[in-house]
Formats: sequence, C-alpha cells, structure tokens
Amino acid sequence: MSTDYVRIEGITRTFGAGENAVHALRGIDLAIRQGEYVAIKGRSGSGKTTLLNLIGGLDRATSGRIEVGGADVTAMTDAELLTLRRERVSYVFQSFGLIPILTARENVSVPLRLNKIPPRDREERVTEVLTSVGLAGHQNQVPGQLSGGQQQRVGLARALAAKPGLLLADEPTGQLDSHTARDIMTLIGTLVRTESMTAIVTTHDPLLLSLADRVIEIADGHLVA
Ligand SMILES: Nc1ncnc2c1ncn2[C@@H]1O[C@H](COP(=O)(O)OP(=O)(O)OP(=O)(O)O)[C@@H](O)[C@H]1O
Repeated sequence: MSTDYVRIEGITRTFGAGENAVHALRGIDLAIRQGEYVAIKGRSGSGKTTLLNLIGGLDRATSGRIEVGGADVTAMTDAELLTLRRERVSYVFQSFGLIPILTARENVSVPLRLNKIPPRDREERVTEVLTSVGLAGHQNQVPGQLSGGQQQRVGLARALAAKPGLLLADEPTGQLDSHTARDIMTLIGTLVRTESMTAIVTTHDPLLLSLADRVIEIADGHLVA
C-alpha cells in the first residue's frame, strides 16, 4: 500500500497587501506518495519556487496546511522547521550552493556534521553517496576544479548524505547543458529508488519532464488539471 509523504491542502501564499498584493499561490491541493518522483512545470512566475519553499519550510503559507512525513509543517515553530530541514528535507539548488574552499568530500560531510554523526559513520556515508553519484574519483577536488555537472552531483550527494525523506530541487539543471541536465534528472530518479526518497523537482525544460513519475503543472498559482 502506498502512503502519502507530502499532503498539501488549500495552500495560498500572498506577498504584500492591498493593491500591491501578489497572489503567488491561490489554493493548491496535492498529495505525493512516498517514493514518488514528481516534476513541477509552469511558466516563470507561476509559483513553483514558492510552493517548493513552503513544502521545505523555508517560507510560511498565508493559509492552508502542509504535511511532510506525517508532520504538520504549517504549525511548526522556527526551531522545529530548522530540525525538519536538517533531518527530513533537503534541497538541491540551481546554482549548486557548494562551499568553494571545501573539497567535494568536505562539502558532502557538512550536513552529517550538523547532525553530529560520529566521524567513522560520517566518512563511510560520504564515500557511499559520492560513489552513488559517480564521483568516487573526484572526492578531494574543490568545486572550482569540477565541471557544472560534477558540481551538481556533489550538490546531490550532499542533499542525500543525511538520508532525507524528501528531496526538493529548484531548477537543478538550469545551469547545465541539455545532455548533462538529462544525466542529472535521470540520476535523481535512480537515487529516489535506491535511497527510497520522495523527490519534487521544478523544471522549465519539457525534455526533462518525461524522466519523472508524474508531472504537475502550475499556472497563475493554481494547479492545472
Ligand atoms: N518574496 C517575494 N515578495 C514578493 N513577491 C514574490 C516573492 N517571491 C515570489 N514572489 C512573486 O510570486 C510569484 C511566483 O513566484 P515564483 O518564484 O514562485 O515563480 P516560479 O514559477 O518559481 O518562477 P521561475 O520559474 O521564474 O523561478 C511571482 O509573481 C513573484 O514575483
């Protein structure tokens, strides 16, 4: 039996007030099963990033309810949201977000240090995730010595390191050429299965949508049926 890992009910998000109010999300209802790989498409400004930020607890909804792994994110205190992001939800960014002076290994070990994983387990896990993204031979290079695709593989390895239940990726392939972008989207699909995660990825690229299990479209803050 499949269970929902993410449950979104009646979510709205309005920025500003009065005449200047921007209704970024106007009532979103959505359920995402555990282990599902979902792609969100929509034009620029349709609300994709806003939705991802609400699911990951980086922003707060104006109204509605979001559950992640059975926990009500919309009712959490700031401290609880921090714990959620450290333990259960991780992000991959379009701009990779790696620390330039740290090697690939050191970048990947950051979330494990934050979670106070003992050094031996940490080193083992870092080797495991870097191998699973195909970077076993590049562990001691800093981001500036890696290609864009390799840097995003480090970003993915870092996101996976602490075994999150949910991976959120906002345009993870936006800075990559089409061939590398395809490799990264395929890799996310493989990792979702091998690491038994749920993943939600936004993308503008129609060619990449077919790599996800399901495609959701947002237009003007609504889901398109
Ligand atoms: N912090 C903010 N303050 C005011 N308006 C905002 C804020 N964040 C987003 N918006 C507005 O909300 C709407 C949705 O933005 P959002 O970034 O979610 O779109 P998107 O679909 O991710 O776009 P893109 O594909 O270009 O990243 C836009 O009109 C945007 O200008």
